[in-house]
Amino acid sequence: MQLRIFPENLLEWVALKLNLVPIPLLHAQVFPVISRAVLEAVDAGVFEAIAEGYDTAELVAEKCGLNARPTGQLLGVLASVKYLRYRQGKYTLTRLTHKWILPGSPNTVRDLAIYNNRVVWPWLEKMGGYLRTGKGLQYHDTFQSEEWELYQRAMWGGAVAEAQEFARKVPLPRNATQMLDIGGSHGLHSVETCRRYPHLYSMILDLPGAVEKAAPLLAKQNMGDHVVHQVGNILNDSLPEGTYDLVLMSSVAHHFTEEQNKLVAQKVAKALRPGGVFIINEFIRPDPAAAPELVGSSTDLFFGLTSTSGNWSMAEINAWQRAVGLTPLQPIAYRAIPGRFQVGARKE
Ligand SMILES: C[S@@+](CC[C@H](N)C(=O)[O-])C[C@H]1O[C@@H](n2cnc3c(N)ncnc32)[C@H](O)[C@@H]1O
Repeated sequence: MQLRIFPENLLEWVALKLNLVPIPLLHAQVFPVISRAVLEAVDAGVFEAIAEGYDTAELVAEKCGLNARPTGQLLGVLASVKYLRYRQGKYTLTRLTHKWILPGSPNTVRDLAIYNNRVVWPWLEKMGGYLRTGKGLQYHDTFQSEEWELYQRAMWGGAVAEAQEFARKVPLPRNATQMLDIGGSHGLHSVETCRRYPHLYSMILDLPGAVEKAAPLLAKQNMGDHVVHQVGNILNDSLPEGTYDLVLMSSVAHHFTEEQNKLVAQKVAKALRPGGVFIINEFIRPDPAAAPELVGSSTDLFFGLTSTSGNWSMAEINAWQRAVGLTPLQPIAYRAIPGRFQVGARKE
């Protein structure tokens, strides 16, 4: 995926072609303001207010406990990036906002935006330090109860976009009954896979702070004993041998060092049944020699900042899998999420 500046007329097209448009000024001044405006608007409940009919800056401000003048400025930014439509003094929501922001929508990323506003934004100020020292934050070691709660709800918001596609495409062995979901948090990948394969049972292994806050999210899915949580730490715990048909590790490898990922691969290879599959579900670090890729490269830097590690290449992941005797499978891309793949390997 590319992020492009799009000309709206011939003059702008020519200006862009002739390199007369100060694009770095857009990145340095305009983009950060847009990002923060969206996050603050979500966090303050601006979109819900407009959905309920509070359709002027004054009414939104009153409903959300904001000041009217800056609220008008905020709504102007949101209209400029098509989260809102402005007509005859009133604002309405666009299709984009209905689908991706409003809390009732099955696709909402609202909780991810709230987490990014309250927890992640201050981390970005530490980017310079990360670049100088190579040391990122290890937030799993420092989170308090409220941060765990926001984090787990946010992970749900991130996973809704892919969980059904994951379940549709995952190369599950025939007659599979046992799945392990390492760092599975809310369990959405397990939920969608078990819904698709009714004979499948999944255990989500996650850290104590995660399980405490993710359990109520999972309970709402009414999966009974088909999807359950188990408190643990994959780096310290041993796994039962020859037990699982599918082991998933989704968005966890980017938190771990190479050594830790190799250790996990060893444990998983022993825990799989013959014919079982190990899927590392991840954003892949783009090859700098290939076409630039926005999602893979920005998440690589972000995960580096937040966990010291970052994204891995397909070749690196396959090497961990091969080293423990697994046979890599053809990677599976997501239709809706560029740069993200199921990198699978089978135990023969
Ligand atoms: C970014 S979230 C991914 C959640 C989910 N798998 C998904 O793809 O949406 C990473 C999860 O891994 C868990 N985690 C991190 N380190 C872990 C460890 N050592 N053992 C088990 N879980 C871990 C975190 O608590 C968190 O729930």
